[in-house]
Amino acid sequence: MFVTAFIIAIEGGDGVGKNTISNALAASLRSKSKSVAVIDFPRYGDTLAGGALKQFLNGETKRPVTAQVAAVLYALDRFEYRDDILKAINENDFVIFDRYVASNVAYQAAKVPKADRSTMMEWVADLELETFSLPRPNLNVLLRLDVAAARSLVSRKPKRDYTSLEHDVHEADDTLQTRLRENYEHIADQAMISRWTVIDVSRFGSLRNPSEICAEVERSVEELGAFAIS
Ligand SMILES: Nc1ncnc2c1ncn2[C@@H]1O[C@H](COP(=O)(O)OP(=O)(O)OP(=O)(O)O)[C@@H](O)[C@H]1O
Ligand SMILES: Cc1cn([C@H]2C[C@H](O)[C@@H](COP(=O)(O)O)O2)c(=O)[nH]c1=O
Repeated sequence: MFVTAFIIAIEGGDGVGKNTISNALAASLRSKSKSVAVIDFPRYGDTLAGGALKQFLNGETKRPVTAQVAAVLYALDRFEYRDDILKAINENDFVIFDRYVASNVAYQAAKVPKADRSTMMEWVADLELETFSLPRPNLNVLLRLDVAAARSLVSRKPKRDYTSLEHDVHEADDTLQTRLRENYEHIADQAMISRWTVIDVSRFGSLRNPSEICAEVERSVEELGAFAIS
């Protein structure tokens, strides 16, 4: 048992398999006698901001939601949940976030002109990590999958509790999906927020088995020298 958890944030575009990998990774770590908490964001049913985000993603807001307003809502969602985050970190060997701070950085910066993207990225990261003092992950994992393949995975998902749309406002926007992928690559390349590992979800045109992807994540954790997993 560690004094505080090793924090892993699973990141990527809509439908790339974050939920699948978060849960498979948790199961794999638990099978190695590690205690693991999985926390997904947004907290649609839990927080005030989560309720507003549900409205936003369903296209139900009266006024257009700017990138900065969206950034504040996503960050506030985590800030409202901060005590639960800290508790999970204190009580487990691992905390896995299914989306975290980098989602906000990548998505909101994808909504502004290219010349303003860096400023937006820094503004969002500062809001989350400094103003709201949210803990930094030890490792961010970028799941890389192209827009078309990810979109077809979204269509495979069972009915979701936050939307009755087949594709929510973000998922329906191809330009956003392309830009946020560029942003994630940039953020990972610059080691923004903390360390990154980038993993291809498909190989030779087929989806890789989740257990293979999890093994790659575990190798990255071990490489960080934090501890031996098995
Ligand atoms: N590696 C994989 N192999 C086969 N099926 C997969 C794989 N990854 C995800 N899927 C399937 O694709 C669908 C979407 O996966 P998942 O819900 O994990 O994506 P997500 O990135 O969490 O989505 P969202 O961004 O909407 O939260 C699910 O039906 C899941 O079973
Ligand atoms: C946490 C978070 C999420 N988003 C975006 C990413 C998705 O398009 C939606 C909802 O996420 P889900 O995984 O499909 O439930 O919100 C974001 O822009 N910023 C964030 O911090």
